[in-house]
Amino acid sequence: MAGRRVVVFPSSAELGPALAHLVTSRAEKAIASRGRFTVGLSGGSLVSMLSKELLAMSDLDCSKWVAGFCDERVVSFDDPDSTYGLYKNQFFSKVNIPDSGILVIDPSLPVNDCAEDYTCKLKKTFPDDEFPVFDLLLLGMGPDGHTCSLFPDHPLLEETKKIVAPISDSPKPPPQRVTMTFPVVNSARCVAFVSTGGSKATVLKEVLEGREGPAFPAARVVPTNGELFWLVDDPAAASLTIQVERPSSGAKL
Ligand SMILES: O=C(O)[C@H](O)[C@@H](O)[C@H](O)[C@H](O)COP(=O)(O)O
Repeated sequence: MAGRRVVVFPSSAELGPALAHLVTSRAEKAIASRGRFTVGLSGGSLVSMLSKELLAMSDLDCSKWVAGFCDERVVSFDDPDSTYGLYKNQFFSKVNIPDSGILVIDPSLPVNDCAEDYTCKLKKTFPDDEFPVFDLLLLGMGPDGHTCSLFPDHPLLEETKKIVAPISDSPKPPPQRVTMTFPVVNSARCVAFVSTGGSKATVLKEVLEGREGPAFPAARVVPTNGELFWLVDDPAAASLTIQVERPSSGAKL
């Protein structure tokens, strides 16, 4: 790992622009060296924060972006639970990302076939990689320490071969989902968690500082060669005792 950076902002109002800069700076770097920017998106509060902050950037150019989903709920795109549906309304429809640059699941398939189909789409996009190497994965963390659709104590945590796994017993509804596996998450060039709010304080401390018992899924995100960022706000960081970065306003990551 290139080193974990825990970066604390007073509130989401300050975190948002820093996140947008992180995304666009990694995009610029990736496009300069490989001609495209591959990014994995997550749901939750990230959707609106990311969409709003990226759209506020005057020179945003997504023509060379390839966007996939770190996990997705297997529901139709017009269902309010569809992460793709949310990004489509709030972001994709407002930027110049080509349709071919959006890697979506086929929610009409049964969950196992849906995972297979999404695996094929990722393999086609990353033909040279045993596990896709995304330039950037954006992750959230639930109050139970889950990330992607990798939930505590679930057998999927031990998956070492699949790129994408189906899950039909998600403890958080909706129950049917597909998710990237740890080998994919930990192959990324950069992983950034975004976690805000006081409800995350206890779990964030245990994820970042350790706990007795098995590590939470979010704590198992340790990119082999990539960067790892935790972008959090003061309420989420309230219980931390480790050293953190507190960037001055407008500082770039
Ligand atoms: O698939 C889901 O059920 C959600 O997308 C979920 O995994 C979310 O990403 C985290 O719970 C963090 O959400 P917040 O950032 O909104 O707290």
